[in-house]
Amino acid sequence: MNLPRFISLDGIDGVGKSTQIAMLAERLTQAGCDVMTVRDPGSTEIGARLREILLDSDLRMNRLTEAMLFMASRTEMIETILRPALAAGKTIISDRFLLANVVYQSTGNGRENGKPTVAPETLWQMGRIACGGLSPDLTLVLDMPVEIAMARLDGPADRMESRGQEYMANVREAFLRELPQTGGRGEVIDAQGAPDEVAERIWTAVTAQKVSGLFSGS
Ligand SMILES: Nc1ncnc2c1ncn2[C@@H]1O[C@H](COP(=O)(O)OP(=O)(O)O)[C@@H](O)[C@H]1O
Ligand SMILES: Cc1cn([C@H]2C[C@H](O)[C@@H](COP(=O)(O)OP(=O)(O)O)O2)c(=O)[nH]c1=O
Repeated sequence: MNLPRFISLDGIDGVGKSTQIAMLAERLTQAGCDVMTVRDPGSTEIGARLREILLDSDLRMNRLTEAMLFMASRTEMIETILRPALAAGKTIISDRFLLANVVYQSTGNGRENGKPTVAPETLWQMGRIACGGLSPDLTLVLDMPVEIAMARLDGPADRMESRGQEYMANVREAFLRELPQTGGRGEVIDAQGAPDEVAERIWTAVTAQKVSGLFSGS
């Protein structure tokens, strides 16, 4: 089976990414893959510190500054963890990647006083530099209505979550709109239902073989 080597799961907060990543990691391991899971932002010492700053709901931050700090965290993860792991033959599952950066930092929350957010095209361009051209082979966007996902969140809201339901609804739309730009294969997964049902949909997407030409498979 020709399985993707670099998979990213993304989607709005509370949609079930962490739950599904654990299940997918187990299934890929059973299929014989040497799996490594990472989370963006995070997974490195610098990434963990940047994550604290980025998610601190007491901090106000310019949206471009925010975008660049998320990019920096990802660069550190790519150069110190992902490239060596891929070279060593590992299969990577990342909890979010560049797509989240494009989506969250280009979306307004109605409190910008008319100031523009960062354009998606600018963020994709910044991302190409920050990621040195590395993109997931497969990006899965877990999708469900915002009210259901947000009702699942517990604990104090972080800086993104505290932007509210309307912001998250715009983020959801932006995920669907920007997914085709990731550079690899992209699939939207219905994230409603029991964890096992969602995991089955994800496995179908992971094991789907890419059609390489117009007449292949016929
Ligand atoms: N399919 C599901 N149905 C109901 N609850 C779920 C499901 N998947 C995850 N959850 C619960 O919803 C919450 C958010 O899930 P999580 O995997 O942490 O999402 P994310 O990583 O996208 O924020 C957790 O409490 C988790 O146990
Ligand atoms: C990767 C990334 C995440 N984010 C946001 C999405 C989330 O709201 C938050 C952290 O993501 P996440 O790890 O999903 O948080 P949690 O611990 O709640 O599961 O950062 C961005 O705004 N830009 C980015 O580039």
